[in-house]
Amino acid sequence: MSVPILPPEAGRPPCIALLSRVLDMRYLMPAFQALRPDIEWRTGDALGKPEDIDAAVCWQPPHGVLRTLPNLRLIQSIGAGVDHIYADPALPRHVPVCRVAEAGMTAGMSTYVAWAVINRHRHFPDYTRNSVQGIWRESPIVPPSEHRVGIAGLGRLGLAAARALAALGYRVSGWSRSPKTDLPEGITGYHGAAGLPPLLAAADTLVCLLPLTDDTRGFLNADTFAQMPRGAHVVNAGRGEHLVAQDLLAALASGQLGYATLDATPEEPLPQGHAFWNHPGILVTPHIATRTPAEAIARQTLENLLAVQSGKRPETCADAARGY
Ligand SMILES: O=CC(=O)O
Repeated sequence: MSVPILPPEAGRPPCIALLSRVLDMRYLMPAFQALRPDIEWRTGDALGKPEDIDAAVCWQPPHGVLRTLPNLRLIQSIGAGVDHIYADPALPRHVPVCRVAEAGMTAGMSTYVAWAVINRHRHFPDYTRNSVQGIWRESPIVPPSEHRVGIAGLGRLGLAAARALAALGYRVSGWSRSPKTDLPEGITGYHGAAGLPPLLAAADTLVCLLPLTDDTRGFLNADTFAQMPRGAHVVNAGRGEHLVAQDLLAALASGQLGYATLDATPEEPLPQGHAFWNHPGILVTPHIATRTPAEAIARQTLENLLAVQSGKRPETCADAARGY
């Protein structure tokens, strides 16, 4: 049962704008109302008086709107990523931008990544094809301890996926922009430009869980693939813009890569007729690796708003200079 977070008598009800170019965000309203029944709403097409709005809850917000809200104290993403907010060239830079961090969402991503790694490593795409055709044929079994997984991005999601794979017996390495001092035992850490070649050279599967920034856009490109073992597998559970589509197709055609599992694609939904559909070396999932429960979005938004209104910086705030 949800416990109201701010009793109505705690002051003026918060006024929240729901902003998205691609989603009908009104699905969040019951979760907010369960916590704060007197909440006031605005939507992109009915903003009312801009000065009333305290917080904006966003998924790909329309560009330029956030800057028109003079009393905005919080910009809250409904997911782990904040790139879709920093993409607004008119973003009011003084307003904190927060992500959602939630155990269920993190676990969801770990299960997706573990499935993707196991699926290819244990040849399930072949078994699926064979099963349709009634073919009883065994593929070689390589123990997980001989399959090397490299995880690019050791934020909350990357680290949890690394732990899950290590628990299954895989040989896991991770790569981050700056050194990580708190890596669990059994996970090898690399960082910075110098750390990337050794990570790639030892990645039978490379998992991209990087935040999308100007530095990471196009990270999955021909040069990256060329540094991986021949026939390797790439899993993109980051953003479509991490991947250079033509480079992936060329690497699969040459055999440099053996397989790709893509939960994020350059265009979403991926259009009919796109070269990724029906490709024997590509498995596309429709950006479902994980989801954030509405209750967590509502609770964290209200908690974060309360925090910033009392002069505190929520732990889930992104760093505007880094862009994540
Ligand atoms: O893509 C999903 C997210 O950012 O949580």
